[in-house]
Amino acid sequence: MNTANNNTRSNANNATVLIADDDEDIRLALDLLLSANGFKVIEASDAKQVVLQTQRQKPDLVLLDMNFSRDTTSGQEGLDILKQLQQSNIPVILMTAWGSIELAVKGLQQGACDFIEKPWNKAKLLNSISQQLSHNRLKQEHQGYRQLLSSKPQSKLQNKNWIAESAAMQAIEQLVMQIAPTDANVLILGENGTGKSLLAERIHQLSSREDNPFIAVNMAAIPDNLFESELFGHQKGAFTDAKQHRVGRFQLAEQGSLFLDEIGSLPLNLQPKLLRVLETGHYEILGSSQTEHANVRLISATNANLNQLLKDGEFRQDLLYRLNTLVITMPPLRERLADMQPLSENFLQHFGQKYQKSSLTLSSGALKKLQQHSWPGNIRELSHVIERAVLLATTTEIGIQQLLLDTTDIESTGVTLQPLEQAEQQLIEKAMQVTNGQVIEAAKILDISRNALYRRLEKFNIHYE
Ligand SMILES: Nc1ncnc2c1ncn2[C@@H]1O[C@H](COP(=O)(O)OP(=O)(O)OP(=O)(O)O)[C@@H](O)[C@H]1O
Repeated sequence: MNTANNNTRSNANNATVLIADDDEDIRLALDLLLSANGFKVIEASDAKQVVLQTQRQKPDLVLLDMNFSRDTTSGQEGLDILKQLQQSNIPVILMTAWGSIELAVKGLQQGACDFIEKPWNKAKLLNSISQQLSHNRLKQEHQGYRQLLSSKPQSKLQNKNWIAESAAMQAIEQLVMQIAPTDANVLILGENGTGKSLLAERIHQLSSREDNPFIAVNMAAIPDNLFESELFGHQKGAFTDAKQHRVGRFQLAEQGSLFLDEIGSLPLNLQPKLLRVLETGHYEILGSSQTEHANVRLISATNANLNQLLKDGEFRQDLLYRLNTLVITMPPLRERLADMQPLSENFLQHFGQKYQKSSLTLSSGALKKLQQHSWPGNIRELSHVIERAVLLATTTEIGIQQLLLDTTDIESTGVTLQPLEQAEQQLIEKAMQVTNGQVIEAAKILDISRNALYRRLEKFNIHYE
C-alpha cells in the first residue's frame, strides 16, 4: 500500500463519513471505497435525511452532492444544505458534475472545505477526506487548548508587581503606553533577567488582544529539527515521530500575541519561514497542503547582539526589519538604581509570604550594598539574593550579612584604577546619564545631598537642567 493510502487509513481511525447523494449507484460505489479504507459509512438520499443523519449520528465529514434531484443542475439544493451544515462545524466536501467549477467556487465561498468532480479519482478523493479530517481534528484540539488558556485563573503578570520608578524605566513606560495598543511587532533587547518576558506580557495586557492568548516560546530550548512543528504544528504521520497531531504556537496564539524569546536562536534555514508568516500571514501545518492564515501580534526578545549575528551571516536582515518595527531596550539593573528599593521590598514581601516570615525590612546598609553590586544577572539575580536572605534571616531586619554578596563587584563592573577626582567625575556623569539628568534621583544614587551634587556638577562643568 502506498503512503497516501497509509495516511488515509490512519486518519480513518473509525471516522464516520456521511454520503449525501440521491443516486443509489453512486452511494454504493462510495460506500465500497470508503469502507475498504477503514471509514464507517452512513448514507442519505435526500436533503431531509442529510439534516436528520447529521443531527443523530454526528458524522465526522459529509460528502455532499450538489444536485440532489437528478434533473436539476443549479446546485441550489446543495448550497441550501451546506448552509444548514455550517452550524454543526462538520467539514463538507462537495461533489460536483464535471465542468461545474463556478458552482464549486460558490460552495467553497459558503464554507465547504473542498470539492471533488464526478467521476472521481479514487486517490484524490481519499486524500481530500483524510486531509479534511485531520485538519478538523487539529481545529478542535486547538479550540480545546484555547479554552484551557482562557480559563487560566490569573496571568503571570497579574500575580506580579511591575516596578518602574527609575527615570530609565519611566521612559520605557511612556513608550509602552504608546505602542501597546498598536499591532506593530516589537523587539525587546536587553541583558538576561532584565524583565524582557514580563514586559512582553505587559504589552499584551495593555493591548486590545488582552482577552486572547499570550503564547510564549523559548526559541533557545527547541531542538533544531522541531522548530517548524513547534511554531506551525504538524499532522499525525507528517514525519516519522509525529505520532499525534500537534497544534503549533501560531495557531494557539491566534487573535492574541506570540512572544518569541531568544529569537537569535532561530536557525538560519528556518528564518525564511518565519519571514513569510510575518510578510503574508500565511503558513502551512507540517504534513498539510492547506494554507493557514495567522492573525497574531509578534513580540520577540533577545539578549544576543543581533547586529553581530547579521554581520556573521547568522541572521537575515529582511527578517530583522520585520521584527524590529519598534525596539525597546531594557536597561540593566545597575542603571536603574532607583528601582532597587521597591524591587527588593517587592521580593521581600513575596518570599516573606512564601517562607512565612512577615514584616521583613532591609537595613540601610543592606540597601546600599545592593546598590553597589554590579548585578550581571539583573532582576532575576536580585530575586535569588533576596530569597536566600529571607531564608537566612533570624530577625525581621535583613542586614548585609544575609545578602552574601561578595566584595569582588568592583572587578566585574570594570572600574579601573585612576585618579580619584577623575573617577568621581565619571560616577557623577554616569548617575546623571541613567537618571536622564534628574539631579534629585542622581544624588540619591550617589548618596550625597542635592547641594553637594550641584557643587560637583559646577566643578566638573557637567550640564544639568
Ligand atoms: N519591572 C519589574 N518589576 C518586578 N519584577 C520584575 C520586573 N522585571 C522583571 N521582574 C522579575 O525579574 C525576573 C526576570 O524577569 P524576566 O524573566 O522577564 O527577564 P528576561 O529578561 O526575560 O530574562 P531572560 O533574558 O533570562 O529570558 C522575573 O522573576 C520577573 O518577575
